[in-house]
Amino acid sequence: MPRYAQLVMGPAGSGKSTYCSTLVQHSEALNRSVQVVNLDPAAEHFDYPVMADIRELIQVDDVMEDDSLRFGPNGGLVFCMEYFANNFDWLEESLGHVEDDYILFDCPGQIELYTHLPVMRQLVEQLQQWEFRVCGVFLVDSQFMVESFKFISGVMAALSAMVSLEIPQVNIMTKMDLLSPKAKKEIEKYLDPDMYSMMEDNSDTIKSTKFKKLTKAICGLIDDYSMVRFLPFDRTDEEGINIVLQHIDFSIQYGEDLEFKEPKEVEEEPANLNYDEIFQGKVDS
Ligand SMILES: Nc1nc2c(ncn2[C@@H]2O[C@H](COP(=O)(O)OP(=O)(O)OP(=O)(O)O)[C@@H](O)[C@H]2O)c(=O)[nH]1
Ligand SMILES: [Mg+2]
Repeated sequence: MPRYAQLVMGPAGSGKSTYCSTLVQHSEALNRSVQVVNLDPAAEHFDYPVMADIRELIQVDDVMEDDSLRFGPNGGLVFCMEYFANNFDWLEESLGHVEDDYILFDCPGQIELYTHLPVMRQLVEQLQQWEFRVCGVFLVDSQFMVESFKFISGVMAALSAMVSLEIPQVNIMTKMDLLSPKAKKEIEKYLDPDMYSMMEDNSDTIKSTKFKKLTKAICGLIDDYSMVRFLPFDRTDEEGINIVLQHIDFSIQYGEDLEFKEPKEVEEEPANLNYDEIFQGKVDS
């Protein structure tokens, strides 16, 4: 039986940990079991129960305090992730083996992990060897996406994760609840974007012809191959969360191999409940 995983990625502060805890609560309401693994060695706060926590293996503070290493926060994180990649047996032990597992991996926010460092790809390959079907979930803060240039750079970040990991990926715009009604309307055009017209809208602001040509080529590539789409994520909207989950489940074929489980038997009504009597009592009074 396969197991299922979401690799929750995205820039710092984009809402990865909040997404994980929202999904855990949402799944509890659906009577569905979802677990979370914290993969951020610098994490200070999250409010979901963890199945495994990378800080049990290694912590950024310890690496930074080490006199022989002398790393800053970012170098320290890269060191931690490389150490993690060399110690996947820790993860294997922590995960155990339960069939039909559905696990969210809350990843760190350093963007270089998804663009050119090999550790996330090594993790994906390892998970696949353990029979996981893995979906990348790339989060981008919607507040930074309301202008087309920022949007194009968000798309490029999502795209580089997609290209380097080679797994199905669902891209999400988070914090939709913080947008004003006007910005919400505005952002609709970015969810299913027409990159060519987006380019035209801004062509006056680009002075250099070379840069104009490059931007046009990038927009064309994204548009022609329908490479990047975004789903809105508002943590207060249950229906919207369901739609996001359906997209992800579909990409990893979650549910297709599940065995049918008998629904729980409904408890019988108490024997002393006699509707006729109640009704009569009401009519008499
Ligand atoms: N209103 C609102 N705030 C959010 C939402 N998602 C995240 N936040 C807030 O944004 C901040 C960062 O959220 P986190 O979930 O910690 O982001 P992260 O991507 O895990 O951050 P790092 O792990 O530091 O990279 C927190 O103050 C959250 O409360 C959202 O959907 N709506
Ligand atoms: Mg986090």
